[in-house]
Amino acid sequence: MATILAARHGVSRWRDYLELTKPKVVALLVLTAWVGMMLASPGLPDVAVVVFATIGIGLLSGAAAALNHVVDQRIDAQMARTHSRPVAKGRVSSQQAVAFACALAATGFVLLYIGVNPLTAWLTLLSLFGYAVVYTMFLKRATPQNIVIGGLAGAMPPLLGWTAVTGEIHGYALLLVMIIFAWTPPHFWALAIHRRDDYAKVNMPMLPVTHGIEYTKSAILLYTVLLCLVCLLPYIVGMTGAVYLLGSTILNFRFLQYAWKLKFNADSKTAMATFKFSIIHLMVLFLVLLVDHYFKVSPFYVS
Ligand code: HEM
Ligand SMILES: CC(C)=CCC/C(C)=C/CC/C(C)=C/COP(=O)(O)OP(=O)(O)O
Repeated sequence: MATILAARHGVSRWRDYLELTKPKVVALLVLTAWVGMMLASPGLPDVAVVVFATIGIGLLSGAAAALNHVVDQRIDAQMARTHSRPVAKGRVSSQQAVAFACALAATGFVLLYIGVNPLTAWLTLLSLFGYAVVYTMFLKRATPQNIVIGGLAGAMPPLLGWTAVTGEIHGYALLLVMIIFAWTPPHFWALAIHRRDDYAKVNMPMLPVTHGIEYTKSAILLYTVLLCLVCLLPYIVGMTGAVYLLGSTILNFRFLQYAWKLKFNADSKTAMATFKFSIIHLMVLFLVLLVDHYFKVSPFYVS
């Protein structure tokens, strides 16, 4: 009996540590880094670099997420969406979570530094700092523009993927960063509208709390228009081809439809539906970038 209980306890602890890393968010971050790696090379990049970069970027992102759980434990404990998180509930102590984050970060940094290159290692560490310290400790509590500025950390992975393969910062990679940068405000504000009361309760200056729901809906619509324009840039500069133009246009049109409905014809489910669609949008957009890239280098492509 004691052995069964101990085994169950082990499984639940393992799950708690996994939850600390925000695995679904990290999965999408790593996908965008992967696309950066693939687009940076005409053929397939070196497999060892891809493996080390994937693990390293994943570990440092997971470490950043775990630190966010420690810093935010008090507000997490008071919000309906986050009250049962491992640190907020006390299932994992702050010390354990910080030790876990440090172990992940150190392993990730060494893997990137030795197995990939120092530039990627330092840029990824800078992203961790941007999210766990600049965004979580300061911006989040200071200004409703928190996610506009803090979003830069989460937008970095395609650049990290690019530098992993080439060792250089390239303008094309910065265009991919700009796409995620413009995508983040509609992504987060849609959720923040749905969870407005939660954020108000813990005094977080999120846009729907400080400026109201209508203002936030207008901001979402405007940022979605900006996102559509930014998404055209890779095609305009010749980085991508027709497959990307078609795919991104369909996705952006759909995103605009959600943002328009949210502003002018919303029901109680529209904000959450917009948030969920934002995740599908970014995931499919980056897969389309990949398909476009391999189509362009395939023998079927006629320029
Ligand atoms: C500062 C920038 C960002 C903010 C403030 C933000 C905020 C959030 C919040 C509050 C959630 C809900 C989490 C939950 O319910 O536990 C969420 C979910 C999510 N975010 Fe973001 N996000 C940001 C950037 C990103 C980026 C850059 C990506 C990926 C490239 C991303 C991907 C996701 C995914 C996949 C989910 C769903 C997670 C799940 O279902 O468990 N986010 N985001
Ligand atoms: C190394 C690297 C690329 C770092 C980026 C790390 C990272 C995990 C970015 C994701 C952004 C995110 C989930 C923000 C939500 O934080 P929140 O505190 O506003 O949301 P919460 O209330 O759900 O915790």
